[in-house]
Amino acid sequence: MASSRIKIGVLGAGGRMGQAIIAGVGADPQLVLAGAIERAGHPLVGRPLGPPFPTSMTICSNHGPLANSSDVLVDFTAPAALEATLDAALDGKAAIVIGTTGLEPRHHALIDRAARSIPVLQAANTSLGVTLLARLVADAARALGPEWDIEIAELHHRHKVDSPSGTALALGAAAAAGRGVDLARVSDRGRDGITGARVAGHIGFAALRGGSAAGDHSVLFAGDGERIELRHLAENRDIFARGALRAAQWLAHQRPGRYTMDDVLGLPSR
Ligand SMILES: NC(=O)C1=CN([C@@H]2O[C@H](COP(=O)(O)OP(=O)(O)OC[C@H]3O[C@@H](n4cnc5c(N)ncnc54)[C@H](OP(=O)(O)O)[C@@H]3O)[C@@H](O)[C@H]2O)C=CC1
Ligand SMILES: O=C(O)C1=N[C@H](C(=O)O)C[C@H](O)C1
Repeated sequence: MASSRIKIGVLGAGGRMGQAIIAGVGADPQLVLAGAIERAGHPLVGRPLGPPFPTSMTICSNHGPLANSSDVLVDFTAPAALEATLDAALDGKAAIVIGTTGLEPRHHALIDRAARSIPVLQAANTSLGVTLLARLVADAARALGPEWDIEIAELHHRHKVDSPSGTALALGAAAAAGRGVDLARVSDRGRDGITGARVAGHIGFAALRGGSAAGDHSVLFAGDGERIELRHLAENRDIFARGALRAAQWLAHQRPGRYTMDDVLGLPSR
């Protein structure tokens, strides 16, 4: 029934993920596109969204009307855009899925504040596979103990602007939680030069950039004489869009609060 379709508002309409989300909404009969925006002055503002949307549906640049007409906003943009987006979501009483990475503690504080009034789901990776991988990583880190060195490597396309990826950091946080330590105290990022021997208990990160890779992540547990590697390879962006839209459908029915992909999938808390 048309009235029960969930209205999705897309931010970053011209971006790689924005495009994947718009295509996902167009293909899902349970969803309807409330609108899609880009920042003011962007060359796509005023352009039609294209099939399957009516030609009258164009890319806009105002958060307010988008939030007012959406049940759920879906944000894959940049950290600098987050505060204005959250303000609009709060004013319009719209739920919001945040997939943007590169977030800093002040962004998480803004998310926590917004989640007191609206449903908010923030996930550095909305794929089913990475959601499950994080649990496997936490379990492995817990079972193996600190004698096993943990190194996280990721590969992304040449356009990615943040490093290490949000997913790598989330996997690091899962490993640290499994070990019962704080990632901020044990993280080694960007080794270069005479760094000295590896510090026991640290979690290392390495970021590769090149080509069109949608996003590969590998968590290495290196022990004496043996290694375990847990990996996730993204073949395309549809996996992220599918997960984000599944999250949006779920979030539309939730009370205000801050949620994760584990909540969407009904997985017990870690
Ligand atoms: N959670 C997940 O599963 C995934 C998360 N991501 C994350 O999503 C984000 C977007 O990725 P991707 O689509 O590849 O990136 P793109 O660069 O292709 O798209 C980003 C979009 O956001 C817009 N934007 C950038 N800065 C601002 C700003 N300050 N205000 C308003 N709009 C802005 C861009 O507009 P303009 O062209 O004008 O810059 C563009 O439309 C990244 O943080 C990425 O890491 C990506 C894939 C999966
Ligand atoms: O920028 C990307 O492309 C991706 N970003 C996310 C991240 O930083 O982890 C998720 C995915 O790996 C693709």
